[in-house]
Amino acid sequence: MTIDPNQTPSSKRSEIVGVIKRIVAENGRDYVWHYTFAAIFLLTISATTGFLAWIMRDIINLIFYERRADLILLITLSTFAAFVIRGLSTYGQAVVLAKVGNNLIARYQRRIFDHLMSLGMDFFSSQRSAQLIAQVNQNVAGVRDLLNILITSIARDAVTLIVLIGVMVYQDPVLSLLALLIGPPLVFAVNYLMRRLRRLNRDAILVGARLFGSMQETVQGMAIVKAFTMEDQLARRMDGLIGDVEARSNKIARVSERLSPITEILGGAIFAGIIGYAGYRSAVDMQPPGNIISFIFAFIFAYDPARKLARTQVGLESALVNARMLYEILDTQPRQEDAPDAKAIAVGKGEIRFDNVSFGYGDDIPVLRELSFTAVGGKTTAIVGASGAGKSTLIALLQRFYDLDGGRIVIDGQDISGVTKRSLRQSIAYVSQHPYLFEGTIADNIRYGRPDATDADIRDAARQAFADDFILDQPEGYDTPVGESGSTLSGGQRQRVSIARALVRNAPILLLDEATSALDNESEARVQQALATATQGRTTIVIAHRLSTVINADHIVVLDAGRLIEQGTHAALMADPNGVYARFHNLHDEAALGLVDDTTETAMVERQHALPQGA
Ligand SMILES: Nc1ncnc2c1ncn2[C@@H]1O[C@H](COP(=O)(O)OP(=O)(O)OP(=O)(O)O)[C@@H](O)[C@H]1O
Repeated sequence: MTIDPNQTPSSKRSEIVGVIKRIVAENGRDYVWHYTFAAIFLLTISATTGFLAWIMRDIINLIFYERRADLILLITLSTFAAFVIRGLSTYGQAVVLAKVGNNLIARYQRRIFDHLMSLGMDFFSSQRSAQLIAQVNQNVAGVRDLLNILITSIARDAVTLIVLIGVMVYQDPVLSLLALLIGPPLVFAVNYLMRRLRRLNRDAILVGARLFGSMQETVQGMAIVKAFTMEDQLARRMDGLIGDVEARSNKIARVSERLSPITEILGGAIFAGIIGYAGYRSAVDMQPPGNIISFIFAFIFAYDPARKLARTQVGLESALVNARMLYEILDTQPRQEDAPDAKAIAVGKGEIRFDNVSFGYGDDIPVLRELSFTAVGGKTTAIVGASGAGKSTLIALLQRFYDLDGGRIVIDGQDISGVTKRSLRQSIAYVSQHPYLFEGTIADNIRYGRPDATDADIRDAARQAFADDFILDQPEGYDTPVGESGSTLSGGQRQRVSIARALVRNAPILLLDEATSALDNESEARVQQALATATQGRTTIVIAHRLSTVINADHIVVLDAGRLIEQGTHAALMADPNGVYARFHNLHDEAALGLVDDTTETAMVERQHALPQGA
């Protein structure tokens, strides 16, 4: 949704009303009593303010002009009482509104988190995570502000203003007419400022989120920043972003703060007019000063709510932009919804069949083209192919992270698009190339594989993953907290914890993305041992980066630019000397099959020399 700066005020207003109606419809009922109490407190503030302006006439006329000693006690006590009631009501409304506001924030945070969990990978691949989070944080506060601004501006400022105008009209109708001249130019000025602020606010939120997102990404990648001495480059980039945010904030301040001089000047002009006219009435017509003083007090008291009401629209404007951005996320529909008649998948042997599968991330470039192969139940199928051939995409499609453009993926005769995503993913254990560990202890991280796993199950899985020994060596054993993304463990240890997580899941299908990163020999050997245990008796699809994995696999699928070009066992593939697999093997060009990290400069130079022309 984009904001059209040329929107007419009436369409703008109907949109404000639409968003507010939605927020109230979704939350109002639960807060009726809170808002009722807040409104009572706010109305009390209005009433006591009106009373204080009104009593000025009696203070001046009865006490000072008519010198009524009998009324001094009554008037002073009631004035004091009005201040006490106003103070307590101000406290009451602030506490109630803060409580509701904090609860609203918590409620939207939960909602947005649950919703983010339901969105597909396509949503997350199109967003920068740190920016998304920064933006969500800011927008959630906007929803709270929207309701608080409305309740305070209607129940306190608008009512106070009406009460005070009542006092002014009662004390002096002619002067009131003069004072109300401030209205039309103020409305005109506010509308003009709103038009300017509309786009500024949305852009500022986006740029602010980019800044905080970049800061977070930099902190997360600090090791790379330092290793590549990127500090100066990043500081320059950050400097540009910070300068942009600062300039935009200044611009918003310049535009929105224009309201202050406008209200001051208009208010001052009217005030000077009132003093002149009132002075003339007092000096020439000999009117007692009580009414005029009461009127002036009402005018001064009215000035504050009038100014706040004018500001309300400025505040509403930015809170509204926040609320709309939040609803844009909440209204994003998950793409890979379960079919209405979807059933839980039943996996027996675990045979996986890719049947003419085509897929592309965008509309233009196909990543997998008419891919067909069968991964036999209980056996290991290795996928090989150069970088970008589509190996990780294949694994993602099997977990239904994306919908296919054509063809089917079938597990034990069931098309995965017709079963529930949850049951599908529960039948799969996935070990990623870059094991991701979450905040919590080592045991917590293994238990994510199966929430109801007992401590004994976890220990068992860790033993099978050859992780038990090093876990017990940690300061608190299984209860040792892992650093951010597992940074307190070595690469090989992290991999073994993630293998234990997959093992404890005890799923019939295992998807494995072999790590390309070099581990020391001992670590490497242990990870391999752990993987050998993990694959036993399970249908395993492995993105292979090691020759030994490929040779030991029951079946090998060779991909090239999203197409299957060869398949078979190692022996069968090697038997055809003109086959791509055999040719590359004979040329020792494992990089061309994606079996080693082929992105290093040396590997690329070697490939250029080794590859036959046109290969
Ligand atoms: N989220 C994404 N959005 C758009 N394009 C993507 C996305 N992920 C991958 N691609 C593209 O799809 C193609 C296949 O990528 P994929 O990650 O499946 O290859 P791969 O064979 O696993 O490569 P590698 O061995 O380097 O991991 C690449 O051209 C890549 O640029």
